Amino acid sequence: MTAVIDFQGVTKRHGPLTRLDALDLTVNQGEVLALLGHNGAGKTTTMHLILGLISPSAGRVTVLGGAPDGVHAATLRRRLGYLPENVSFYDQLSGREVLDYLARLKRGNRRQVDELLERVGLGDAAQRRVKTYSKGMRQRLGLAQALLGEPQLLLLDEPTTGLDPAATRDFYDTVKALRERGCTVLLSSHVLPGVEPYIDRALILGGGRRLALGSLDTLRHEARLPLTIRARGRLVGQDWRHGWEDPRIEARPLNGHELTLSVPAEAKLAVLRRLADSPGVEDIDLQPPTLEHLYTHFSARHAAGERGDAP
Ligand SMILES: Nc1ncnc2c1ncn2[C@@H]1O[C@H](COP(=O)(O)OP(=O)(O)OP(=O)(O)O)[C@@H](O)[C@H]1O
Repeated sequence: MTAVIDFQGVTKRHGPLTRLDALDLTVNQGEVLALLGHNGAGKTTTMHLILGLISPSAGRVTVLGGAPDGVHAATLRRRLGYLPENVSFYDQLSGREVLDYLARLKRGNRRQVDELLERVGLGDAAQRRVKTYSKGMRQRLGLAQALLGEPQLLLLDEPTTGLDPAATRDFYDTVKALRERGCTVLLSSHVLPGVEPYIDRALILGGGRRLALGSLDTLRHEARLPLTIRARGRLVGQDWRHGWEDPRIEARPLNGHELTLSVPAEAKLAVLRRLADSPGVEDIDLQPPTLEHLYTHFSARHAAGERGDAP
């Protein structure tokens, strides 16, 4: 596998403040990595280091085989696409004029402009001034400019902020198509619902430090969070709160028709057996911890450690 991004012990300090602390990270070609963290966690700092806008105080950053702040920076930047967190454009220009202008600056192919506007769903609005665009349309234009020149690496900072659920889904579908072409994508986000099917791994940052890194399965394994089991049916007549072998199991019956259980992974089969053997149970749903649960878990553990009240 080819490493597109490689961080070896990367630290970025600013006076007394450590914005990023000894980060090790390798991202391979065609991978989609979600960069997650609270405000100030170090997500934008990581992206700025990849773009070569800032240099590390210690450690080594390699992007597409070179140092992004070194002599190859200009060539390298043409192979990167970047959607900043607060993207803004010349409001008096139309979407097409904005993109045409940026294509010239990036020395990209201007014939790409119309195709990109179509790809992000702005074909019909291409002639309208940007000042008449909604937040979602501006974000799409931002994505189109990041895609100028067929970049091999895309950095998308909070790309779905302000987008409605349909626009968010469209956006992620575009990311999926790019990934299928072999493009590597890094997207930072606070907004997690909906992102899971589109990412290969997540990096959770806290206070500039790496709190967790891995696929959803790896993070679930590491966090060992309970899973949720839901049963539906005619559930009256049994004391569901008690009688479980494992004391960690929490059962919450609701109006005689629904039962929600919080179950440690090791007790899953025993719970499923009891439910399946209960005549009133008509349906069972199994929900492993979501990325949002995992994010909350790792961030809370970090916050507790910082306060000194970690278990
Ligand atoms: N130009 C700068 N000068 C000094 N400190 C900075 C600068 N930019 C960011 N920081 C600090 O570095 C730390 C990491 O910030 P960063 O912007 O990377 O976080 P983030 O995870 O992107 O947060 P957000 O979600 O708020 O965008 C924060 O403590 C922030 O205050």
